[in-house]
Amino acid sequence: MGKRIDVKDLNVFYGDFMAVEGVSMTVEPRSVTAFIGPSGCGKSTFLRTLNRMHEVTPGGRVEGKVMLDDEDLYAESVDPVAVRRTVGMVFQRPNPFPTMSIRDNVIAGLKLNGVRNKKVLDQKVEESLVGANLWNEVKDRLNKPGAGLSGGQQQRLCIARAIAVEPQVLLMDEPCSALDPISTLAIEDLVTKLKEQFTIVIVTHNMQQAARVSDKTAFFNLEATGKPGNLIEMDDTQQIFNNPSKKATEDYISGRFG
Ligand SMILES: Nc1ncnc2c1ncn2[C@@H]1O[C@H](COP(=O)(O)OP(=O)(O)OP(=O)(O)O)[C@@H](O)[C@H]1O
Repeated sequence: MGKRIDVKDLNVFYGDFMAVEGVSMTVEPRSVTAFIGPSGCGKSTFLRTLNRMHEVTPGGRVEGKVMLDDEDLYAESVDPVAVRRTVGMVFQRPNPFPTMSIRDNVIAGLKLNGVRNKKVLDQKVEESLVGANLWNEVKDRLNKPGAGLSGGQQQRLCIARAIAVEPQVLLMDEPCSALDPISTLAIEDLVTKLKEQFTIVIVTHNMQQAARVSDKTAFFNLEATGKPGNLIEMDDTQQIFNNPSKKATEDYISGRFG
């Protein structure tokens, strides 16, 4: 599991507005890549092009190529719904289905795909919750509502829900921004564990987090408001934080702007 992502010359638009310009990058299978950069440089917009969520926004479109191993995600024959199953997503705010039990939250995607066998579903519930480091905390209350969990637990429930459908890639858009420091560390530990199986891309405003969890870091920037965001550089995380090759990267990570 865990596929390679290859992006070539990607431009991303909202109607006539080009939000991101000319991004090319490779994300290695079973690695963690962090996207960093000042607000509005297009990190989230670009992230959402990697599972065709961007086009859900009216006027949202792309030019260029996104390859998942050998598959062109934007080829005419490709079903965007299938892409979103292969490339899962975890959002900023934990968003469990509020009226559903913990168990039903985890298997919501599987049920949608027509899986009905109770034994298979039970097994998947346990496996996914173990995978999301939540099993021990919830195994005695699987039939209670997901909304009754703490914020950090809810986010891990959303991760369990995302991995239950066996994606290849997990996109995480600031998954810790609504969490306390302890829950944040729990998610970071989990990310490190999940990369054994999945290719992970994480948008974060937290430099320490990028430094702690990612193998590679991509720094995005924009020249001025109204201009498109660009990928300035992408390298080993150690390199980006200790010896970046571009001055803009150094200025950003040392807190001189953004
Ligand atoms: N739905 C939308 N319609 C039109 N423009 C949008 C939309 N969403 C975002 N934008 C614009 O696209 C650009 C990139 O926004 P995006 O949210 O991707 O940046 P970001 O780097 O993720 O920012 P932040 O760190 O603040 O979340 C911004 O100029 C933003 O105003």
